[in-house]
Amino acid sequence: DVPQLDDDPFGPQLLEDPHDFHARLRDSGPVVHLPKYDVYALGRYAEVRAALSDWQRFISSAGVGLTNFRTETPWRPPSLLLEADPPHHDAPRAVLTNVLSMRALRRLREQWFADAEVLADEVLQRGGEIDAVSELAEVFPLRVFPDAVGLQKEGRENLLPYGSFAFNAFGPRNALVEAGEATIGAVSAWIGEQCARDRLAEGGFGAQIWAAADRGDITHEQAPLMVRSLLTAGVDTTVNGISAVLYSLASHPEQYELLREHPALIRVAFDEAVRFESPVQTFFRLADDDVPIGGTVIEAGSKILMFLGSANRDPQRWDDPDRFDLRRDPSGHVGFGFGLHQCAGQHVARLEAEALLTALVQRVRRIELTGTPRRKHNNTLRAWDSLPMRFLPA
Ligand code: HEM
Ligand SMILES: O=C(O)c1ccc(C2CC2)cc1
Repeated sequence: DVPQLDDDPFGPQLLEDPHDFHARLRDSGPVVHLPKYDVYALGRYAEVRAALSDWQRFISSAGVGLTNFRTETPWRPPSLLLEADPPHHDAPRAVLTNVLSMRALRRLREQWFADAEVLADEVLQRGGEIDAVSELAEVFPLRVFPDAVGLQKEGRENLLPYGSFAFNAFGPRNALVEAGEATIGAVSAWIGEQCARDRLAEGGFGAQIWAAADRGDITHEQAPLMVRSLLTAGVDTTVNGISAVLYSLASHPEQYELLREHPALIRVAFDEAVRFESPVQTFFRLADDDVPIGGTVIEAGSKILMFLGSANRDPQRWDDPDRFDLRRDPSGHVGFGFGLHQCAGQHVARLEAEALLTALVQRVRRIELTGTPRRKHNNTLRAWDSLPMRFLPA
């Protein structure tokens, strides 16, 4: 009685353009079986919100990728946040919420805004014709975030490959995962070394996590894994969030003009881009019991695949969902998740985007695509490999 679709959501066709599949998924029903991976797919906003909210029955501690930690070995020790359920999830979450809070980030605001202005000036001094991925979206997060964590300078080139592999590893062991397996050992070793207390600079997010262990808010064994969470989730996501908002603005010039006239819309612009592009496309849960959802019952032990990108364009929830529109209120989008595991770093992401967009709208009259953008396939991330763009000075 549950409809099925034979598509491979992690295959090259759908990673290149998932929108047609998302529409068929939403139209097929609230719950759809994907025999390719024997998982139950949720494409509609209502069911994705319901699954994200019901952490007791849709659990994360068996992994939020295809791998079921109850029967298979994870590629790395599980995250203490993303791949944990209450009560184990509680203390690490409380600590990260505090370290990454809007109040905690106020001390970084001035520096990040200044760094963004320097970068925007550099782009214009180069004549404004750039690849916005390699020369902007990948540059700004790597200029501000590793320093905010307190990382040493050497070896930071490991951060993006590590994140890409981790996001691929939430999917099936396909060609994307295999392509990273040869080098992930050394990259992983570097990441692990940076989580040690003596590697982390005073005052950074990393040192603050270790200080929380000194206070007894978490244990000293948990501290390095929590720093690892920042290194895994904190770079590739913002790189692709910034790519998403730059692509959205360049392909909708009237929206960029609106932004220049109303800079107060800058923070809305980023959340609308996160809704529109959904840099993080999917996550899994495990049904911890027979779970009633969407008029059917998913049997205990099944993996459920939530299509955040599809929910963020569900016409049942959004007017004209395929339109990038700064006049809409994007709040309620599930691009940062929802509920218990909602993104602990969303304020970091928003501050990075706000800093960069503020610098750009002050200096750049118009941004436009100058060539065909090229996607970078990843099992979880919606990413751009190249965005050839022109930034015309104001
Ligand atoms: C545009 C940028 C970002 C996007 C789209 C994004 C998306 C998400 C999503 C969808 C989740 C929910 C996962 C789930 O429900 O299983 C999440 C959780 C999380 N994110 Fe983000 N994220 C972003 C940036 C960041 C940054 C910059 C950091 C760290 C500084 C971060 C750290 C985390 C952590 C630690 C969790 C796990 C929270 C928990 O399980 O309690 N994220 N993020
Ligand atoms: O705790 C972690 O390692 C972790 C890894 C990836 C994410 C994605 C959702 C942004 C979040 C947390």
